[in-house]
Amino acid sequence: MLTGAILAGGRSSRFGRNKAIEIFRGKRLIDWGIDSIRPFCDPILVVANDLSLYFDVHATLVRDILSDQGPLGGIYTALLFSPHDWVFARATDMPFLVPELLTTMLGMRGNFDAVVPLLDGWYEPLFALYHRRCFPLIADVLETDERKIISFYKKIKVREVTERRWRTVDPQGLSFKNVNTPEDLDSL
Ligand SMILES: Nc1nc2c(ncn2[C@@H]2O[C@H](COP(=O)(O)OP(=O)(O)OP(=O)(O)O)[C@@H](O)[C@H]2O)c(=O)[nH]1
Repeated sequence: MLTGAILAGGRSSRFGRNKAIEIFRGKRLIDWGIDSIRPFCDPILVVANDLSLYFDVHATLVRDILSDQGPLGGIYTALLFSPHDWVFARATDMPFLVPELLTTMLGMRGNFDAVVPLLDGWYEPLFALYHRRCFPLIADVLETDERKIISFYKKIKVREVTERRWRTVDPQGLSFKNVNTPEDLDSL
């Protein structure tokens, strides 16, 4: 009973071309992301403004209902289309998932509105669980032209997954490895 949302509407300006469809070990980055969450998520939504490049992914394509709002707009769209209360939102440039980490996060939901790991003291908002209660609060934030993903966190109850906690299941932080540049892809 969990919706997966792969946010794939970015500009990939640091990469130079759409990194979601770059091949890594014989498979596109976006497919790595989709396949890694498949055991947990149904449906899996791929959210972007331009979906034409993703026509053949094994997921449900959902167009951003508000364009050019960045990742926060992608989370907003995913929450609107999710048939379940909880959405696991994830950037498209994160190919790996240690399953125990997501299991741990699911177990931490309680009556919180979001479950978000901390990495070097910063939130990792694109590897996080969001309850549909977040939807109207994100709408408020977007109306003010704010694009920072964590800007609505002050209005919700966030369960933080401390580094100490997540390292017990993902010691190398493999799940958070992401690709911004071609060099990042080479060094995965
Ligand atoms: N659906 C959706 N996803 C987005 C949007 N903007 C960014 N994303 C996704 O959010 C994640 C993080 O994006 P960013 O770090 O802002 O930028 P990026 O496009 O990945 O790369 P840069 O342009 O190099 O910063 C990526 O998976 C993007 O594809 C958007 O407007 N809509």
